[in-house]
Formats: sequence, structure tokens, C-alpha cells
Amino acid sequence: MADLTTFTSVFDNNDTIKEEEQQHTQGREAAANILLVDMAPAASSATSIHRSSSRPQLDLSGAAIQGNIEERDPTILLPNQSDDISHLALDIGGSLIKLVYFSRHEDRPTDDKRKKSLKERLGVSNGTRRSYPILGGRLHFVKFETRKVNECLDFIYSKQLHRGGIDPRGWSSETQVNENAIIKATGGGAYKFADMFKERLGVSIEKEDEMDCLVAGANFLLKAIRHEAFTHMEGQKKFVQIDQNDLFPYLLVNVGSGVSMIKVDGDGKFERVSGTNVGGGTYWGLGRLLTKCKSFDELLELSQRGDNKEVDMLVGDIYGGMDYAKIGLSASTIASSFGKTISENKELEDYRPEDISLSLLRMISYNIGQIAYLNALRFGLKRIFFGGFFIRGHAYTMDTISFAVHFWSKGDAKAMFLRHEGFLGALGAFMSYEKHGLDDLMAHQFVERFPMGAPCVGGKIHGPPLGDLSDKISWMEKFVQKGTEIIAPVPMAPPGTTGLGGFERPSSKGETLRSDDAALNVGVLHLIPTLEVFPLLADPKTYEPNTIDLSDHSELEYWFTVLSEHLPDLVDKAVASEGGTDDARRRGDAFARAFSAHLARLMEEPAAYGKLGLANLLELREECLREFQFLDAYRTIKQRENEASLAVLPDLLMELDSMSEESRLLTLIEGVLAANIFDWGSRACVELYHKGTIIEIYRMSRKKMQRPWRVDYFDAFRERMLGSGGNKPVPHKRALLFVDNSGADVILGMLPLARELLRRGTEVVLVANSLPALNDVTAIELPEIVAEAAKHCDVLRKAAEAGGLLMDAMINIQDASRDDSSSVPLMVVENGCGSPCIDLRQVSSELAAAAKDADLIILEGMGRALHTNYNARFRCDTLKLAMVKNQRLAEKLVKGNIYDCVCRYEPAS
Ligand SMILES: Nc1ncnc2c1ncn2[C@@H]1O[C@H](COP(=O)(O)OP(=O)(O)O)[C@@H](O)[C@H]1O
Ligand SMILES: CC(C)(COP(=O)(O)O)[C@@H](O)C(=O)NCCC(=O)O
Ligand SMILES: [Mn+2]
Repeated sequence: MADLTTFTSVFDNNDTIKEEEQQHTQGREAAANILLVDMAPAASSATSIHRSSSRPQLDLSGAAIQGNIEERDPTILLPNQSDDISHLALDIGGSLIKLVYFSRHEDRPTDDKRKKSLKERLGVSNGTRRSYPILGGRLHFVKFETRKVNECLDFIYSKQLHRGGIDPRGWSSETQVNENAIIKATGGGAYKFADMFKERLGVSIEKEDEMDCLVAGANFLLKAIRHEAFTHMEGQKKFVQIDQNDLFPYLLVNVGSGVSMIKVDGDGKFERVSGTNVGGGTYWGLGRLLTKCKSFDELLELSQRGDNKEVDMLVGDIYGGMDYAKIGLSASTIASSFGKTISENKELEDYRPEDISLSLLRMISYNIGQIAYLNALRFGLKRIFFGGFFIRGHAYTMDTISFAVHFWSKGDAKAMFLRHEGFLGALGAFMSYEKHGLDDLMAHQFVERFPMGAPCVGGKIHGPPLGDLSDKISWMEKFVQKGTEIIAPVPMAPPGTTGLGGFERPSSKGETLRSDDAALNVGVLHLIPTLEVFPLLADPKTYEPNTIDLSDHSELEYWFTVLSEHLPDLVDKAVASEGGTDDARRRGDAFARAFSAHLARLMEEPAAYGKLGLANLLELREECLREFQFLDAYRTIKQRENEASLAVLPDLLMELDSMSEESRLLTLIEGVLAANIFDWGSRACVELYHKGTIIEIYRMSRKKMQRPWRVDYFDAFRERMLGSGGNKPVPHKRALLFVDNSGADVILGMLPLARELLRRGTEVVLVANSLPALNDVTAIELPEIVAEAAKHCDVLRKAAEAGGLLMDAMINIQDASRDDSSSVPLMVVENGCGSPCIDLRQVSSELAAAAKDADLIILEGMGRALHTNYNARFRCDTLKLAMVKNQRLAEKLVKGNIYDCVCRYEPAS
């Protein structure tokens, strides 16, 4: 296959796209205006999928800084701001107040004609599966120190979270203060602070049982949240796939101020079997007295530089430096925590606070691990989940507990941790609202997103990031300052533990602890009730969207570098897409900062928000753009490429029509592969575009399409389509075409292929993004493109009419939904995402409905067919088509080179 030099050399003397781009920049404003006018009616149809761009605006009137303005992150009060609808639940513990709140975004009416007729066509009823509607929105997690309860009250007030009181009919949309508002709360503070809540916020606290809440929260997380539970051994974090049907029984150990141990047998079925008063409060309290630390984090950080043998009495101390091998204890095993402090003539001041903190942490973690194990043994439980904020995502604490469980159970029982460790009770309290609609939600209906610009890190509003961009930008600057502090290597357990009684000492000496805010390994849970699992996945349970495993560090580093290097160019495009104004430039800079900070955070701890794949990184980039209100960075480029491609489409169709069926099929597939070169996400391709016009590049790419391709199952596909030895196979009933890029890719590649299928009597559903990502075509843009193409082609026109696509475009058709028996329909559905990749566990209900009758899937492009889904198996025939536009991926995935092509056909499995 051609390499970059052969590609570029073809164009050395030609006009360049760059020049074209300059011309277009001049006309950009006009073009953007036209686009807005044209797209306005359809745009509302995309808002049924809630993403950052559909966030409500903040009401900043009356905003005031609370407390000391000189403080680094002063709390900002927004007395008049209310999220559309919010609900709040609290867990007020001895040490910390945990808050879970839900912000809802009103469903916009989707009376879009196309959608309606599509629903009829796909046979989707409008009736919901529930007797009450469930609402889309976001679940946020925040914590405060209990001693700073006032900050918590200010926060609730500033976000007006207490106003969304419950209404007997379910969620209330009242924005005025509800006199009878109640807030669900658990933990001792629900009693202690009830009056204060009534006085300050005018709300009553409805108390929920703490154990009930812990269990409800844990069950919910374990069932509904992907990558919630993980093991942590010797510095290695591994997510555990929980089988919903095989969850019970388990032991839940909640390590808060004190420790509860609960045997859980089912939903609401549990027994508190044990506990210990030596818990998180003991570590923090005793630690504070002994070391004079001012904060929990300071204490924990000290431990990382400690050496416990100065304080603890070890087996070796007793046995003259020897192991006690007979009973399996090494010389470094702790024989007696703090035991050394009795025998020497030393006072507290003579010990290093670091050593004291570490001894204390080990004493308590070990003890909890051991008691937990004994209780697991008592009831024959193999799985122990540890929660509570004592854990604090701290590697050494988790390793110590895991070690204890592993050691005492001889590997029989497994210690697991939860990402939402400290929020179990608060979540449970939240769940106790009747008709919250969460209990029967499934993992696929939650999209966990990076907490971006969230105003509520660590209990303070770090500038109101929503709505007011200039504040958001300054918040970003703060975030970055924080970010540089935060970014420190994750403390790791020592490589060689004794394997007997305990660890030698942490190898994390001298490293700083990640700040409390950053250690919160939870994102914002976006609840999108319309999402479904793609029904044609052969095995949804084992489906893994990502092809490349980013837990391989060199892979991670490579892709981080690629994305970082892309950034300046992307910022330029984004700024230009918004008219290149000063405001756009400021937003562009803030976007770059935000995205880089997120990358740095993930580089430091890739599994912070669950298992990380390339698809998540590419989506993060798009989400970040939307966060800074870049709604479609590539709009000008897309429009230009659409126009250029539509201009040559008639010639291409004529050329195709002059061919035999067999060579036409080959030419069509070649055409798809060749046109996939128009990818503004690939560095190499973008460089190519400077060397020729769109049509020149397209022609050149077509010329290079000789078979065999690097992965070439074309013959099998042809046989399925055309048959062999005189037998004519039955055409597919319905094909789902997952389209990729705008311009040539969709117009000269996928549309002609769709036309061929239609001609053969196969219904075609074009599946496109709900929101823009790079230069990908969106479902909103497609009907217009199809309408333009249909002007040159009867087959497309009739099918588009039959599919209800031409309703807006062709005024002469009065009754668009009439049955046009002369053609099978061509339809467009949105896929539910706004990323260049697709996770088929979470697609739009529209796509899921369209999939029901489909017997052919065509996945196109590098994002959808290679980065994700390359190894996915389906219950129907599948064709994966892509050009590999990255050298490393080509080597790794297909042992080939950049610009190699993949045509992977897999019959129904
Ligand atoms: N920022 C913090 N401030 C105080 N304690 C913290 C902090 N982060 C973690 N902890 C630990 O978490 C414990 C509280 O855990 P939590 O699950 O919130 O329990 P509780 O409901 O008893 O407050 C504290 O005793 C302490 O060991
Ligand atoms: C973002 C993309 C997956 C989009 O590719 P597409 O799906 O449009 O074929 C791809 O451009 C990509 O992986 N780019 C990053 C690698 C690079 O610049 O080489
Ligand atoms: Mn793409």
C-alpha cells in the first residue's frame, strides 16, 4: 500500500485545500448564518439526548462571594439559580457530610416530524415501559467536613437544591420554595442537624435508616454502575465485572468514622453482623493528636514518607533479626503495633510524625481487614466490598486491607473497593425517594462523564462554570493551578512484600498525596433513560468496545501525545468556527487548558473514572469542546466538503451504472474505503489535504485501492450479496449503515453503497451521530444531504421519500408519510453519541428500534470499525470498512502501514 510519500508526491504542484480554506474563511460568516437558519428546526430533535451543550444557563443575578475574598477558592452564592429540577439526599456522618444531588434537564418537546414518522415506520410505540416517566439528568457527588456544616448549607442554598421538594406525583418542577419540602437524610447528623436545616433552609429532614441506606447504595452501585468495583493488590487496580445475577451474598464493610460490617443477601435483605470502633475516626483523631496534623490529607500524606519500624515492634526485633519461619512470620512482620515505643526512653517528640502516621494507618487498616476476613469466614462469604471515606482511594490503605484479607484467607476471600466509596449511604438515602426512577435503571443508561467544569469540587463552588463563560474560564485557570499541584505519581505498594506477615514499607516515600478533590474517583453520572444496549450484539456481557488496551502504558503515552499534538490545530479550527472573535479565542484557550488538564489527570491515574479506552479520550475531547460552547468546530470544513462532493456525485453514479453488477460492488466498496481518507482527526491526513483539492485527493485515493486490501474479506461479502455458481441469494431485509465523515466519505462512499442496497430491495438505515464530533456527519445534517443527492438520483429520491426524509426538503410532497410501495425506505437515525467512536452498550432507543429488523450492519471508519468494535461480534451479517490512517495502529492492528484498508466481513454468528 501507498505510504505518505507516494501520496503526497502526487500533489506537489496542485492547488491546495489550504487555499480553498482561506477563501472559505472569508465567506464563513455568511455560511455560518445560512447553516444556523437551515438547521434550526431540526436542531431540537437532538436535544432529546442530554449532553453538556444542552445545559441550562445559570442565573447569576445576586451572585456574591461568601466569606473571605482573599481565600483561594471562595464560595460563590447564586441565590437565584436553580437547576431545572433538583433532588438532594444527604448522609451526615461523624466526620463528613455526603451529598448526592440530581439535576434534571427538562425534556424539550420533540415534535419533529421526521422522528414521528420514523417511529411509525419502525413500529416504536410512544408508550413508556413505566407507569411514570423517568427523567434524564445528572447525578452529582459532593462532600463536606461535618465540622464545616455551614459550608454545606451555603452550597445547598447557592444551588437551590432544597427547592426541588417532593410532590406526591413524583418529581416536582416547582421552583418556588416549597413550604413542606423535605430532604431525605441518613447518618447521625440527620438527627443532630435537623433543626439547623429547618432554620437555615426551611426544609424538614426525613430520616432514613443508615444500614438500609448503605445497603441500598451499595446494591445500586454494584448493579448499575460500570467499573464500580475493583481489587487493589500491590499497587495494581483491576476492575471487577459484577454479574448482577450472582452478586449476593457479600460482606459490606463500611469504614467511616467507625466501621460497620453487613452481610448482604439481597435488596433490603441484610444483617449487621459486626463492626469495630477502631475506624477512620480513630486514625484521624489519634493521628491528629500524635502528629499535630491539621487535616486528614496531611496525615495521610505524612504516612507516605514514614517508616513504621521506628515505631512498631517487628518479629525481627523480638527474634534478634531472624524470621519466625515455623509459624510463617518474616522478620519484618509487625509483631506489635506501636510496640517499640514502650521499650525505649523516648517521648512523643522523639518520633517522626511520618513514622507514627504510617504505623497508625497500618494498624487500623490491617485490623479492619482482619476483622472483615473473620466475619466473611463466619458466614462463608467470599467477596468483601469495602466502602467509606477512610479508604479515600488511597493505594496504600487498599493494599494493606487487601493484603490482610488475602493473607488470612490464604487467597480464598477477595477484598474489593468501590469507586463511590463514601457515598453509599447518601445514594441509599437518595434511592429512598419514592419514584425517583433510579431503581430499575440499568448500567447502559448511565454515562459517566468527567466532572468537567463542575462547580462543586470539594464542597466549594470554584467559580460558576455554567452559563457565564468568563467565570468558567477563570475557574479553568484555577483548575490548572490546582492541576499542577495535583499531578503527582500514584503511590504504589512496594514491589516485593514479604508474603508473610506484612509489608516492608511503602515505596511511595517523598511523593505527595493527590489532593482530596482529585482523589474523588467519581464522575458525574449522566442519566439518559433513552439509551439502550444495541440489540444485535452477539454477547452484550462480554462486549468490550475498545480495541486498544490503554492499560498498556506505552499505548496510553502514545495516544496522549497524539491528542496533545493535535490540540493547537483543533483550537484554531474551533475558534474559526465561532467567527474567530476575541471571545472565541478566550474560550479556545480555556478549552485547551481544560482538555490538557484532564489528559494530565488521566495520565496520572488512567483508571480514575473506570476503565479507560481510546474511545473515552476521543469523547472527552468533544465533551470539552462542548463545555466551552464550541458546538461544531468543523462546520465550515464539513459544508465545503459536502458541496464539493455533491458536485461530482452525478458523474460517479453514472459511472457506476455503466458497470456490471460484480464490478460495481467492488467499485462501491473501494469507493467507501477511498473516501474514508477525509478524516480531520488524523494528523497524517490533515497534512495530505494541504497537497491537493478535495476531488484530487479523492481520485488519488481511489486509484490506490488495489486489492488485496490488508484485511480483505471482500470475496465472502460478494458471495453473500451476489451469490456464486448461478444461485441468487435473498437480499438482506434491512441494513444499518453506520456512517462516519461528512463530505466525500458519506456522499461518494456510503450513499452510493446505500443506493445499491436499496436497489436490491434492502431497506437502508443511515446511522449517524447525535452530536458533532470532528468532521463526522450528524443525523441532523443527513436529511439535507440526502435531499441534495436525491436530486440526481431516482433510486435515492424514492427511497428517501418512502423513508420520510424529504418532508422538509420537498414542499411538493403533501403527505410524506404515505406508503410509497415503489421503493423500500431510506431512513436516518441518530446513534445517541457525540464521539468519533461508538460504544454499542449505549445507543439511542431509535437505533435500537431500527436494529430489530436489521440483518446487515455496515460499520464504517476508523473510530467506529477499528478503535471500537473491531472485535465486536454481531447476531447478523457485518461488514467493517475503514482506512487505517495512523501508522502505529496499522502496525499494531493489521501488521500493515498507514493508509492500508480493512474490509472485514463476518456472517451472522
Ligand atoms: N477530608 C477528610 N476529612 C476528614 N476525614 C476524612 C477526609 N477524607 C477521608 N476521611 C476519613 O474518612 C472518615 C469518614 O468516612 P465517612 O465514610 O464519611 O464516615 P462518616 O459517615 O462516619 O463521616 C474519617 O474518619 C477519616 O478517616
Ligand atoms: C479520530 C479518528 C478515529 C477519526 O477517524 P474516522 O472514524 O473518521 O475514520 C482518527 O482520525 C484517529 O484515530 N486519529 C488520531 C490518530 C492520528 O492523528 O493519527
Ligand atoms: Mn470520523
